[in-house]
Amino acid sequence: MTSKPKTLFDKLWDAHVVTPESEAAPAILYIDLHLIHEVTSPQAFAELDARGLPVRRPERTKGTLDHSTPTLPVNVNGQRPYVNDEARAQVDTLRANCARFGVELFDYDSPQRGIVHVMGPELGLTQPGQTIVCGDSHTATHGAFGALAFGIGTSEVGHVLATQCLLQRKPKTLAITIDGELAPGVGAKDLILHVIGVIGVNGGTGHVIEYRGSAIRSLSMEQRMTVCNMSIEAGARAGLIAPDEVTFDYLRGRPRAPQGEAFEAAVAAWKELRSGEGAPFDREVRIDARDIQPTVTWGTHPGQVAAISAHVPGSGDADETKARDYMGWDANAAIAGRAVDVVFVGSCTNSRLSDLREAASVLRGRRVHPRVRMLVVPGSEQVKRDAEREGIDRIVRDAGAEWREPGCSMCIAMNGDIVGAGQLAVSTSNRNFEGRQGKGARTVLASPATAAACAVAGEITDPRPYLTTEPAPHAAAELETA
Ligand SMILES: CC(C)[C@H](C(=O)O)[C@@H](O)C(=O)O
Ligand code: SF4
Repeated sequence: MTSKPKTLFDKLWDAHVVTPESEAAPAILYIDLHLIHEVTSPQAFAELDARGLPVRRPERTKGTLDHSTPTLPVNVNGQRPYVNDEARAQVDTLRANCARFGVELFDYDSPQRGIVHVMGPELGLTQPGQTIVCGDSHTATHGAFGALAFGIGTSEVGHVLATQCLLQRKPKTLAITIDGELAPGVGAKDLILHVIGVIGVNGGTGHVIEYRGSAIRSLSMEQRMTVCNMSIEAGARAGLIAPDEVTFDYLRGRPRAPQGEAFEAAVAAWKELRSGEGAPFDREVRIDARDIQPTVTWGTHPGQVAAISAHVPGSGDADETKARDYMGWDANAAIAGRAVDVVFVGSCTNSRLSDLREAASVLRGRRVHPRVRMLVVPGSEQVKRDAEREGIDRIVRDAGAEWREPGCSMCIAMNGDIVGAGQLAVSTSNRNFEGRQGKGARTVLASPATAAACAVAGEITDPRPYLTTEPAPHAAAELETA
């Protein structure tokens, strides 16, 4: 008797159900890896304290400091320049909680500290077949490895700390198949912005998205993480990509991945983690990679996107009018050519080594436009070290941009790295909500190449000419004498 083929999601779900869902109650799911950071963990630990409970599986819980951490180095007095007492208190509280409850914390003195969604994969903590949760909406990033990974609320963080389990209603499945080759100069960020533009900010609501097709297969792990990271911006519960040789090669030799024979045994099991031929999805969407241009957002949510060569919509739709007004666009305005004040390269979407290389390839031998302030913030200590080994920090500084310490930084502006009211920022992060990068700040989401090109041009511009041409000779000469 042949059984019905299962989707990757179903395989992951079925392998972790402790008690199935009923009409009266959600399913109980076992959680393999619980990541915590300083913003969404204090109340959860306080809840444990109030009930006198220990952390059920401290060895499956890992902490990092990322949201409230300064990206300027320790000052001359040996102090971290926290933006305020609240930020300092969040960090100190997580430290105290991890020490008391026996949870490993990647603290400032760790060579591996980083944005939670950069650090987990980099260490090999993130592995195919796992369930991964974190009190953070961009936990979907880890789905790039074929792990069922999603964000949870603070009270759920408490449940997982106490029980290593989570109550969940079973989501539906959405297959997004992207076939064809991406054009030169078009990358993973353009792809996911385009996808969200097609399906809408609520297009994934209630679903787990599986990204498939030849365009997805040809992406590196870092690019796949960029894609899965933004699943939440389409409303999806999680994003998934089936693991393959690219995944296994990425994980081989990572410090927290299985080693030696255990790794080969794990790979054999991981190879089963794919949707069976003909497995039924609740919905399917097909996208042709050849339709994707360098893409940016023009509005105030990540579904308000357009090709960089296009125009802002001119419709009288209430949401669009409000977004246009906030962003300071005229109806039907050309997107390219708008003056830029700030450029941010960083965040869990685009702060990995390949992202910084992409930005550096544009900045090399060029200078940031005098009206622009540009920040480049590596996603982790590891990314920072790797980038510095290649001289990316020099390229960034020589171009007149700021090279910072790892953290979330201007993505959410909790640490003092903010965009001023009314300023326009081109940002490689994932959310362009009103005020996200500072009160009254305006955000245009873009790829690292686009962001860097906008920094040089001082206005929104297509990155492709910068990727294919050398800097003008005078620009290079100016740098040598600088
Ligand atoms: C602070 C945290 C809870 C939040 C999230 O859940 O995503 C943040 O990381 C974000 O990107 O908005
Ligand atoms: S980098 Fe931005 S999106 Fe990612 S976890 Fe930090 S604040 Fe959230």
